Formats: sequence, structure tokens, C-alpha cells
Amino acid sequence: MDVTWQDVSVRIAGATLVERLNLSASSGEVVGLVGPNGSGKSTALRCLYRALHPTTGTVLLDGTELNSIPLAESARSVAALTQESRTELDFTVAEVVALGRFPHLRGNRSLSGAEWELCRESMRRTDVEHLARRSVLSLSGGERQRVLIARALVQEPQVLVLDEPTNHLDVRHQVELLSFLRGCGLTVLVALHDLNLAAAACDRLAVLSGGSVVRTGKPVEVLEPELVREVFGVTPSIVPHPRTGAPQLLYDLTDREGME
Ligand SMILES: Nc1ncnc2c1ncn2[C@@H]1O[C@H](COP(=O)(O)OP(=O)(O)OP(=O)(O)O)[C@@H](O)[C@H]1O
Repeated sequence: MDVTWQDVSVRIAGATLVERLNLSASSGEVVGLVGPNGSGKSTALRCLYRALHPTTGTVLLDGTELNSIPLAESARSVAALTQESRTELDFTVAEVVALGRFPHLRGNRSLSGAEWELCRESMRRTDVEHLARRSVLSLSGGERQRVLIARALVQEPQVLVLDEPTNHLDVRHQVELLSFLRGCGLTVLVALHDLNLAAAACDRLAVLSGGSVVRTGKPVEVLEPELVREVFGVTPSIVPHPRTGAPQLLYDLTDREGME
């Protein structure tokens, strides 16, 4: 499923959060949104999972305006893992994951055997099956994050939206999650702060600054010293990964001039 932001601006209480943002992702493409704090990444993603309406401009799913699609229908197509995707309720892990089927249920129908198997499969993929009977409230931050990813997967979406999904994850689970995103075949829009992981995981990066996209392209085209300096205010050494060639940023913490 293709996703397009067309001239999207978001203004709230006199503040401009996003300004004429244009960006698209083709079916099956992994697009990373990167940019400094406050550059509009979460706001842009919110417009896609319909937590916000653009003030002007529009978001399109396969060429159809999101606004014209019934909420229940877009909820089946677009799954989101966001900073707000928390649950404060005392549910078990298996129950929270099963909630991901909610957009597909009609009336009081309970989950079918195949749907429970899908839940188990998602929990296996995110390495939380052994936690199935635990209360989500008793989990560590990283475990809870993986449960929420399993919940997004059982939704069987065509578009996956993730806002800083590696928060709280240890390095093994960061690598596992991002390599899963690379190979999942879904259209993925993911906001990431770690530029090295973004370069390794994404087909394309969109660099946001001041609420607009200032550059898009393959990681190797985008992560150039000049742009990184201008947008992020640091001057790292940028070297190709010895095996994949993906650009990797190295920071010298003793180089005071490298930070602005
Ligand atoms: N409800 C709101 N009212 C006014 N300003 C807001 C509101 N929500 C967000 N903002 C501002 O809009 C700007 C963009 O915020 P947004 O959360 O989209 O940035 P971000 O790139 O995701 O940042 P971060 O990397 O820190 O998560 C920020 O300056 C933020 O303070």
C-alpha cells in the first residue's frame, strides 16, 4: 500500500508543527523519518494513523484521501506503535496482543483458532511468547515494547507506523526489530533517532527540520557530512559499513569543534 503526505501542514494553537510536508512511501518500502527533536516526525506520523488531522494538505493511502476512508477500514490497514501506545490496564500479555485483532472483529465474535495461532506466531517473532501469561504491568520497558509490536503484527496491517520503536530495547532486540522491519514486506514508516540503525534498516530516509522534509533519498545519498552538520549540528566522521556499505556515523567526543 502506498502512502503519500501531500503538502501537509499542522497548526495547533498558533504553533506550526509541520509545514507543507511532502513525502511518499511505495508499497513494501521502509522509509525512516529522521531529524532533531521537535522537527515534526511524530506529528507527521500522527496524521497517518489519524490521531491528528492536517490543518491543510492531505494524506493518501493508495491514492485515496485518508479522510474519505472510514476509520474502521483504515484501522485494519494501518497499525501504529507510538509513544502513546501504552496500556495501564492489568491485562496479560496474550490479552494485549489479542487486542490487535479488534479492528477485524464484528459484533461479539471471539477470536478463531487461526487468530490465536497468529497471536502466538507474533509473540514468537517478537520473543515474548514466554511472557504470555504475565501481566503487562509487570514487564520491563523493552519487554512491553515488544508486546506492543506483537499486537501491531496481529492486526495484519499493510502499513506499519512506528515512532521511536527502539526506545527501551537492548541492542539485540533493536537489531532484531529493525531486521524484521527490513524483511516484513509491509510499507513501513519509522521515526528513528539512531542514524546508524536508520541507515542500516531503511530503503530511504526523509530528513525533517523545522516541520518540513529537507532531503529524501537512500541513506548513502542523504547522510552526507554537510547535511548532518546543518540539520543536527554535529560533524561526525562518516564511513561505509565494511560489509553492507551503509553509511555509519562515528562521533569523536573529544572534538569540541565537531559539536555546535
Ligand atoms: N499539541 C501541541 N501544541 C503545540 N505544539 C506542539 C504540540 N505537539 C507538539 N508540538 C510541537 O511541535 C513540534 C514538533 O513536535 P513533534 O513531536 O512532531 O517532533 P519530533 O520530531 O517527533 O520530536 P522528538 O524527536 O523530540 O520526538 C515541537 O516543537 C513540539 O513542541
